[in-house]
Amino acid sequence: MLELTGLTAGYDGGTVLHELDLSVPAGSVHAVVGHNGAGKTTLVNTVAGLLRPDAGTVRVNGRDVGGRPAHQVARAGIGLVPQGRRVFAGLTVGEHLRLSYRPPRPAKGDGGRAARRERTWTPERVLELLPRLGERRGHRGSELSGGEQQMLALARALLGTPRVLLLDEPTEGLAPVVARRIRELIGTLAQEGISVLLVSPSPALAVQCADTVTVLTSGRVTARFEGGPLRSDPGALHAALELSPLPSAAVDGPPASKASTGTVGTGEDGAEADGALKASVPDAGPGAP
Ligand SMILES: Nc1ncnc2c1ncn2[C@@H]1O[C@H](COP(=O)(O)OP(=O)(O)OP(=O)(O)O)[C@@H](O)[C@H]1O
Repeated sequence: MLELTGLTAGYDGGTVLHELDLSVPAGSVHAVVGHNGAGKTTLVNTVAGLLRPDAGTVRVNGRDVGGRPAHQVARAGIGLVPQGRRVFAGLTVGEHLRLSYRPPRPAKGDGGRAARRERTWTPERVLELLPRLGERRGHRGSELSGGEQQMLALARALLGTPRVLLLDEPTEGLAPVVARRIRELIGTLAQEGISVLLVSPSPALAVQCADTVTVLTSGRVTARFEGGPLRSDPGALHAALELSPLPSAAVDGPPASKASTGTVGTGEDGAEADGALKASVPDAGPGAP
């Protein structure tokens, strides 16, 4: 599991993230929602080791990796799907997969068996989950749609066999049908036992995907909602974000990680809810799904 305590981080200009506490048990989804500039990407980058925390801890299964460089954090089991996907325009899908595959290191003295108990994500296994990437294997990053790029970014993170997956605005800029597929994938990965921490300006995405939602306002936790109450009263999350009132029946369906089939929002309701709620998020920008 992922556990953050007192996490404080920022830039030369000052502190952005203030003493954040948060945990993501294995097999669950925790969404952090907040408006633009709230500190969501700063949070993700600090957990991923791209930004050094000023204080606090980042624990993966009890081991503090806070302040370690990104490659060590990745080795400890934290995978990052960055905002904007960051795929290489000139490399093919197949090349991305080959370069990203990181077999677990054998532990000393275990006779060469894998160091970790999790089932390794190989390129073949990733393509089973994301068959569209197999169809596009020979295409370059620049030739992929936004949804395909998002799936490739997800594939790259999975190839490190993460225990924790960080998703920075995973449905940004995607058509509703593709955003729905991403939500389904998030549920499937949580069911595999991965701890998923996603950040997004979209309360709809959070309600549809997450077991727990934290509201981040100017780098501070200002509200937290757990599964049952979250879904029985999604308007409370809306109010915590100081958005206009929630349209009736705007949010539907069980959380992705708890759905018996591993899917969520399989009807059109989810997409409509996303659209309805996103429309009232200030400055959601062109990335709104
Ligand atoms: N590299 C940087 N150097 C200095 N300040 C930064 C840097 N990156 C972000 N900031 C500042 O930190 C604050 C939080 O930014 P951050 O990108 O974490 O917010 P966010 O919630 O992810 O917003 P968005 O939804 O727009 O991506 C903002 O005031 C931003 O200007």
